[in-house]
Amino acid sequence: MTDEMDEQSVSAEECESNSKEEELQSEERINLKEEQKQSVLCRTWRGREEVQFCALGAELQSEERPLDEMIWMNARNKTDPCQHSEKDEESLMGAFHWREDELVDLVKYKGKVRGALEFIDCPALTTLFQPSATSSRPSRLSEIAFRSYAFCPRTCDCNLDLQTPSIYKKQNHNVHSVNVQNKNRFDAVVHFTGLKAVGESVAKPLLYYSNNIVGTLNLLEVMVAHDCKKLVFSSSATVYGQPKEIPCTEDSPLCALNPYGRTKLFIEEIFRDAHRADPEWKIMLLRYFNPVGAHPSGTIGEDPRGIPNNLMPFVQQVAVGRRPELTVFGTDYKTKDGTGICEVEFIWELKANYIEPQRRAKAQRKHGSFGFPIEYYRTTWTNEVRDYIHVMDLSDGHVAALCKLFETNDIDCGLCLGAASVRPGNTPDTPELSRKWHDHFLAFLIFRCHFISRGCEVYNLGTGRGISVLEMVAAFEKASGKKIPLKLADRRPGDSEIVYASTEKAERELNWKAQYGVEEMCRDQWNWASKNPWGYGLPETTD
Ligand SMILES: O=c1ccn([C@@H]2O[C@H](COP(=O)(O)OP(=O)(O)O[C@H]3O[C@H](CO)[C@H](O)[C@H](O)[C@H]3O)[C@@H](O)[C@H]2O)c(=O)[nH]1
Repeated sequence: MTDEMDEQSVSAEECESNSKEEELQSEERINLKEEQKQSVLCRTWRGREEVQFCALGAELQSEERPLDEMIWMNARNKTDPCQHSEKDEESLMGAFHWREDELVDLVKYKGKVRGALEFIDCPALTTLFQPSATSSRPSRLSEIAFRSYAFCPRTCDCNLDLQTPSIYKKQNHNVHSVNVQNKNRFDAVVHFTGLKAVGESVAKPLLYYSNNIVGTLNLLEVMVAHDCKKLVFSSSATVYGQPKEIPCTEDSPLCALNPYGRTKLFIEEIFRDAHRADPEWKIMLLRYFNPVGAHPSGTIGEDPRGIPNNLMPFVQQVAVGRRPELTVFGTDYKTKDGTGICEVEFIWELKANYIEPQRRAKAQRKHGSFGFPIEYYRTTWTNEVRDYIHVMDLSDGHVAALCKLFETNDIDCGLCLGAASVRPGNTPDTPELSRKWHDHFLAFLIFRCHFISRGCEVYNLGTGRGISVLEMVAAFEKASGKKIPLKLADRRPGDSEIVYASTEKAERELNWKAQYGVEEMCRDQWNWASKNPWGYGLPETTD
């Protein structure tokens, strides 16, 4: 009787467990359907296959920033991650959390945003996630001030800390504790991160080597562990050092003049070696020239901490009255009163008198309005020359590089399948394929392999036009209607004299070309500055 009862109860239990199992299975089926549905939603990214990016931001200068905050996954202006509900988390599919409800649909692009998004990476991300093909057109996202979104670690299932030295490490917070769930695996990483102040790098080289290089190695380690081998990296024109010939082509000799530049140079070499050892790596090294401007909405722009190192943030702070004057480095001429302080008109006057007008006109006819050969600058009165590029053009450059990365991948995949299915012996199920076909595919394979073996590519992202500091200041004065008082000074240690890009390779291979000129750069810079004179901060919290 007991046995019988036991039997009955067992079978009841069995029944229950069977029905539970069925329930679970059907739940799984539903989940699977949901997943499938979601994956259909996620199918397109600018007409491409489902892609997940991990964007690591941002380029920083370390000044007045506690070291433990400098972990690259740090979220600036982060608000309390617990403020949103579990339900929100689900609906975000563990991707990233934007405070504004209307932005959640962006998640269907399955973008993974990590870290402190800043000047370059933030516009780049708006470009990446913008459904429209024209990045410069303001979208709903562009209306949202950078400070208004929150990065929420709880919605993310990977917690990367790329800082290695144990003194900087928090407990349970190192590269070996990285947990990236497969269901949310990344297809590519856009690596914007790093410390970037030239002067600071001269003073604190070890910090720069540790942060930029060791951090990158850690990132590569994590990527390998999760079988993600596609990367877009923010390199810099600084790797050209003091170029002997301009414009700089991607094949120009490399020679960085300061520790910051050397970190970029070494990282490039590390990537090249990684690719040589494992051709599965597909890497785009983007050598930025001088990014300026702001998002055209005026809501996202550059807001350095402390005294700006770069030209245009300094100029904009002078324009809004936060700094009394701009120090122009790399000048050795005298001012009227001998104080070294003058105004742009005066400099233009001097310049106009100095430069023989006919010669200028001839050079302009020959080389375009801004692109002069290096000799021209050397033999005429001028100051340091750079290739300033609008940050939105730079963003487009990243999109172009990502597109290229995935194009290359498509070819790679198609290739392996094609080759495997025709190789005799490997494919007994396809004996009907003739020898001729085999040869054909093999030839195809060799050709394509040759093509894809160039999996670590470098591209200049510049405009191809050299502009002097004073020309830039004059353009900003015109755009803003503000006077920028100047103080003339000697060259900064580590500064190059003249650097501008050859953009032929990017135009040819990435199908990318900068669209904006100096006027638009200054217009957008001023739009951002006038709307946000204190950047993302407040007068009392900003110095
Ligand atoms: O207060 C300032 C700041 C800058 N400059 C001058 O303005 C030009 C541009 O200087 P930035 O500091 O804005 O830019 P750099 O060319 O020194 O460096 C920038 O461009 C490099 C590539 O050329 C790297 O990408 C680097 O990361 C990035 O900061 C230089 O001639 C510099 O001497 C001034 O005259 N006064």
